[in-house]
Amino acid sequence: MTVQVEIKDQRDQIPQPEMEIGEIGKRKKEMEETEEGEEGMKVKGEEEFVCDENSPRGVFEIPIVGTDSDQSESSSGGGGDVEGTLSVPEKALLPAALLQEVGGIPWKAMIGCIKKKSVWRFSTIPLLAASYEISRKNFKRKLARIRSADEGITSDDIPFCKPSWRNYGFSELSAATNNFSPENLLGKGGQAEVYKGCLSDGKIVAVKRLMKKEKENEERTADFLSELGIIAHINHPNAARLLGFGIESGLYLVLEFIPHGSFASALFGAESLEWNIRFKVALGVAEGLNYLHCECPRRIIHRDIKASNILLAENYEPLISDFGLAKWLPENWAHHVVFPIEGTFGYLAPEYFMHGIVDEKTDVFAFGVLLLELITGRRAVDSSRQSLVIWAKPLLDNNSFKELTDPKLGDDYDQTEMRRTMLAASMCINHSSSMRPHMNRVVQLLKGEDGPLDQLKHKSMDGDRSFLLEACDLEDYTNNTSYLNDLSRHRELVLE
Ligand SMILES: Nc1ncnc2c1ncn2[C@@H]1O[C@H](COP(=O)(O)OP(=O)(O)OP(=O)(O)O)[C@@H](O)[C@H]1O
Repeated sequence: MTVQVEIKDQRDQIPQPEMEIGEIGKRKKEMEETEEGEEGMKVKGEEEFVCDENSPRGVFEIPIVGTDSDQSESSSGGGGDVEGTLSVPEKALLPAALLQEVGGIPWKAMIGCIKKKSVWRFSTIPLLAASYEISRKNFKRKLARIRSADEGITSDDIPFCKPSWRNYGFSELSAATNNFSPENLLGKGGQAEVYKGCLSDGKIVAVKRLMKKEKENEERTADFLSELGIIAHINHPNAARLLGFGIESGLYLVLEFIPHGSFASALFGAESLEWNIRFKVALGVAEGLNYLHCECPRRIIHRDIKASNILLAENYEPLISDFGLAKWLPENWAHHVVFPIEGTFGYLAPEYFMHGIVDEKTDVFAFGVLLLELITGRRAVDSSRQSLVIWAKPLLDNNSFKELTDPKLGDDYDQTEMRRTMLAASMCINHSSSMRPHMNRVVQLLKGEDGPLDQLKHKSMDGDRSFLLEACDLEDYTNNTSYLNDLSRHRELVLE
């Protein structure tokens, strides 16, 4: 179940790490009271409204350097150079090649759409006449701040290599998917339908058609560019690969076809999924996330890690897919606050669903829930809407190894791997984001590079404030109230 909870943007109310939770709640309440009776966000005194468009998105980072001669077929107008649509500082952010028409793609029109969208969003704010100019100024100031935050990362720093992806015409995609026949439908999510296709050269692909009907055209375009911009510069064996895109008669991503479907269908299918595959998925996803967070040219937060967004390639190698919600963060941003809060109930970290705070630890939490799913064979949220985290936490605390383990596995699993996976899960789902480990530590733990398990335990019991001990601070869950309260508040919001 993908949820989208609209909360008003309170970027300037971003709770600072040192701020007490109570204080955050108080400020949030103040904001809510201020907004009562208003249709949207009220610009009050020094309060600034900043729309999400100025948050870093992958769109401006598309590493386009050349054109493929076979790409000229698809152009729906708006080509030409994009310089006219961009301010000088904006141009400075763009790779030079993006300032020209590339491959018949109307970048000018598309980027123009995003710029228009920002204005459109502002124009929905009450007190428009009085606040528009102030908001615009603030918006520009924020933009400048982002750029200075981004200093040190220029487009020159991003290694450009000639991309292999290309622009597919609608006729080509339609022919490949048998006119988007229901028989070719591989899966359907909240944002898109994905079809299996066979290109004229015989290559089997997955064609993702963006759907989100309730969104305005411009908003859909921005989402599409964001996903495209992010996925285009990801290059890791545990992340889905982009082959191309289409912008005629809709918005399409053309992806490598992944033969074994989603991990969710394998794990929750009729047959028991063997432990070797489960563990391979755990390790592969951990490595993929570590790449996104630390190793790829940009620091990327996926924001929607879940079993149905992990695809299984040949040999059941897991691939992280669906970058529809992903964001990149400048290096020197501790975190980012987003609205609306989007993601999947059951996988959302408390600080994210309560306050919209996004950073690497948002993904770490969701990864912990994924680990719990593969350990237990239970879903993040079951049919009676019970949270797996809340069910599993006391069992993890009490080392109830047997009760946690999926009964379908019987005794067919590696005990050490299972224990490491349980330890990793319990660390990742820590209520406090600062106590959750970074993904590189999780990789080490799963691989057994931190030493034998009994030594790790011994280290913790010695009072060594190692990351393990910190991460195993279970107080929030043993008292349970904090997370339960947050969760039930979140559930109310979702069901409202
Ligand atoms: N490259 C691919 N190869 C094979 N199947 C795929 C591929 N990409 C997606 N699918 C299938 O399509 C389903 C939906 O894809 P995806 O998660 O990208 O859509 P979405 O609308 O963005 O989903 P969500 O609701 O999670 O946002 C996946 O769960 C999977 O079953």
